[in-house]
Amino acid sequence: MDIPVQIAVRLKPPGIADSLQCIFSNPVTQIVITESGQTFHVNRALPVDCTQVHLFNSFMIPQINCFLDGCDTSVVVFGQSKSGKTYTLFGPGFECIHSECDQGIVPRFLSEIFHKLSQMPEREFILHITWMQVINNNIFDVLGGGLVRCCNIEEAFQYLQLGWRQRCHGNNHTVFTVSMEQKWVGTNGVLNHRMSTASFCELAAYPEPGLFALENIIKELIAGNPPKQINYDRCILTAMLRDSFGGRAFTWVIGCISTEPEEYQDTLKILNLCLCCRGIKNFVTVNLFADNNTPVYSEKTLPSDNAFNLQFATAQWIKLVSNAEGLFNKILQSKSVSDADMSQVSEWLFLKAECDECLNNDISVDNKEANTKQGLPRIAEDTEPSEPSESDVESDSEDSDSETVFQDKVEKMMEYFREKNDQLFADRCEDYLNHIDSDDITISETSGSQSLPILTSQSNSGRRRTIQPGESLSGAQLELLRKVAANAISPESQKIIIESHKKEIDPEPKLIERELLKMIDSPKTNEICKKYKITKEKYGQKQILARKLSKEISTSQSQLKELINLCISKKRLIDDLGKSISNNTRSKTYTEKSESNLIDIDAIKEIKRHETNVKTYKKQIDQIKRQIKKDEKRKNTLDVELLKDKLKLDELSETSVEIKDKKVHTIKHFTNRITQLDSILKEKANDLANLELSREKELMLRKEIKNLRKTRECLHEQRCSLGHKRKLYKSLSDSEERKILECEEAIEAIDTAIEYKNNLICGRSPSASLSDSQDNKDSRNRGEQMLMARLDKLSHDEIKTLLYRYFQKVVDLRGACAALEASASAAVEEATTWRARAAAAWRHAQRSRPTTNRCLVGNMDRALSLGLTTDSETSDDAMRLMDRMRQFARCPPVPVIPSQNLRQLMPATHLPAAKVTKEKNKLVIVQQKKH
Ligand SMILES: Nc1ncnc2c1ncn2[C@@H]1O[C@H](COP(=O)(O)OP(=O)(O)OP(=O)(O)O)[C@@H](O)[C@H]1O
Repeated sequence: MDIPVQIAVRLKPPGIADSLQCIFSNPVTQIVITESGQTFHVNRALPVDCTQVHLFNSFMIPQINCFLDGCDTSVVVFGQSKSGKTYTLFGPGFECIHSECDQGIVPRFLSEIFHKLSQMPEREFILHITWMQVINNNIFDVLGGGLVRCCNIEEAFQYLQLGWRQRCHGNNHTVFTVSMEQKWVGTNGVLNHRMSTASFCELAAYPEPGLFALENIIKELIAGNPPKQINYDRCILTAMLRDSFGGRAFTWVIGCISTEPEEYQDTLKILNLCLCCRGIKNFVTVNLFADNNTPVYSEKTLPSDNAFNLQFATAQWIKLVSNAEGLFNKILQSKSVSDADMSQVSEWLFLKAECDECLNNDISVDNKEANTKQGLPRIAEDTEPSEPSESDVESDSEDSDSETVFQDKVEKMMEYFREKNDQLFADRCEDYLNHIDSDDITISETSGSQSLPILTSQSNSGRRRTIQPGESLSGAQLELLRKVAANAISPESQKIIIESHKKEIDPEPKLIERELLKMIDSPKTNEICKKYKITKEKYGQKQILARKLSKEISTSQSQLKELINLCISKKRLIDDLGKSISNNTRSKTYTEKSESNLIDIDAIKEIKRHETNVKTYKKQIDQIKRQIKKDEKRKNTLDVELLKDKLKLDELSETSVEIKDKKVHTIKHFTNRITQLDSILKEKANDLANLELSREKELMLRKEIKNLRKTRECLHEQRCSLGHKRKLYKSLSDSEERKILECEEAIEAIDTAIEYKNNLICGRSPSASLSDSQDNKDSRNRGEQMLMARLDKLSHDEIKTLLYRYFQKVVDLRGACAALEASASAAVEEATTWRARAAAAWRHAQRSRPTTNRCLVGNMDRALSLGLTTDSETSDDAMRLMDRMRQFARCPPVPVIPSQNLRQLMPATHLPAAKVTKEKNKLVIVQQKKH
């Protein structure tokens, strides 16, 4: 199946956070974008913060499945120095300090493979790893043991740790391979036997011959050259990557790139190289062994009726296939179909040839003796040099002289190797033959259930996708290995091996057993038994020896493999050297020719002049480019500065607005404060003015009080003189009596006025009792409320007049009261005299009529009260007394004016004269005109 090489790009996170990036990736659209706007479409555009897990999961899972199915896979990492190539493949390291999350593709791949295999117990597998580094076109084995077998993940990690410590640092290529042979019987009873190789390659960061060679191969592949015509053996790296580019592997190329603007040009180069790989198509296929698909057991035996049908169908099928083959051959010759169809047709023909070959081999094997049935003949790949390529032929003819020296050296080394190898084999075989006379060692070969069939025979035919049992290397290494292996084992050693095999298969134990059986029948049974025991012991010992020997053989085989590896590398080195020498000679001949063909010196001069011009132009272009780069950088920095300035400006404008707002706010605050203070000032001024005014008022009030006191004193003097007069003369005239009352009332009014004014001076409310408070208002009855309302409406003069009238009225009332009091006291006196008289009359009556009026004794008081008397004179007096009493009782009490009402009256300095008279129950106040 044609599968194009897949491309992934991973950006290394910038060293400093938020630093400038010259390249970006979009994982959604799978596009990588450069700072200049150039876009690159890839299969995976991994983000800058891509984790190791994400990287692995994004494309390695299909690779793992492919690998388990028996296909080759490959991961090739390109990138600048320190761009994360090693980190991507292996991680930061395998020490305890590193987290599992940071593990790269290789350790994850191994873990996943072992995990999956643990879930497939039916599969037998052998897994090997290799870790090679290519330094200056030389192979350095990092693990030191070539192919290293790993049975579990623990072992694999131990080798990873070892390799991590032993690897070389510097500008070199690293190739890590995992090869696995698997064998399992499917549910249909068919054997599956597969071989797959996963290679992980980290390419050198800086340009070097290997990298150039790889670039050239990539270019050739893109140009459409078929892989068969491309010389992969031009250097070790390209030979190792034969399957990755234009080969059989399912390949992912990862471009590890830096985002630093300083490395922009290198980044572009890497990106372009990765994109070139996108055009390469690999032919991915399952690597099968010859015994693959052979039925191990049949699920159900076919019914005998179908046997004929099956035979017929097979015959028909063979006819059809051969017809198709003829047709396809014609099509191939005519070249009338597209390239893709052509490759499909050739693929079909190839498979057909493979099937024919298998069938022929099977038939020939069936015809042969059992001792030759050690395994299927080894099948070589069609790229083997049995059919040397054009390039090889050319090179052979061209550089025969220079190569002979190296060829001789190689021959010598090969000879030396052969000798050593033969000696080793001869020694081993001698040992073996000495110890084992004719024992069967087939048991030891099949005893290990884990071990798979071992490489035993040479290749003799060309076939590409089928591998022989025991083959554990893949690609170019395998081919070279086979090539050398074919020459490495000398005919002598092969003879020895065949002879030893013949002996191994010789059924010696069966003869002994037959002899023993014969002996059992004879009478010498004891002897026979002894002999049998001894023979059996011998047999056991020999078996042990045989096992030992087989082990030794396998170790010597691995040694042989190593030696072959060594030979391969040496041969390659020699080839390379030869090629380089031939190139040199070729270039030399070219210059000679050119010299001989010199046409015109002027033309050459002209060309040289043009060349120098071109060089200067190039220099100028470079200078301009550099200038442009510098300008761009400057522009970028200026842009950044501009942006910063803009941000600053924005900030400043924001702050200025804030400051303005603050200022407006403070101004408002101050104006408020000022107005507040102004109002306070005004209040204070008012207060001051009021204070001055109040002082004036106070002075006035004090004066008034002073005057009032004077008036009061006068009045008091008047009252006192009149009182004195009354004492002297026992009575006064009516006017004088009234004068006394007026004085008293005026004094009382003046006292109230003085108290009122004093309260005003002291700042107290003039009088709580006088104020028209709410309580007072509430307590007043409706009549009073109406009166107060009317009083409020009166003018000052009217009030004055009214007050004066009331004053006169009060004086009148007091006068009337005084008169009443006097008459009352007179009446009381009169009553006491009457009582005395009544008592005297009672005593007199008692004395004259003591018996007749006894019934009245107990009721004296009642008789008195009723005015009843026995004496005519006293009874008259009693009657008069009773009348007087009734009169008093009928008289209404004298109205009492509350003093507080009187206090309300304002003192009148110039009181108008008024006359108060009493008419029945009414007081009549008449104002008199002033004189
Ligand atoms: N994606 C990444 N995330 C975190 N660290 C990384 C990443 N890529 C690289 N590094 C770190 O950067 C450093 C350099 O990486 P690394 O050694 O893998 O680069 P390299 O390309 O292999 O370098 P060289 O070409 O010199 O071998 C290492 O310390 C590695 O841990």
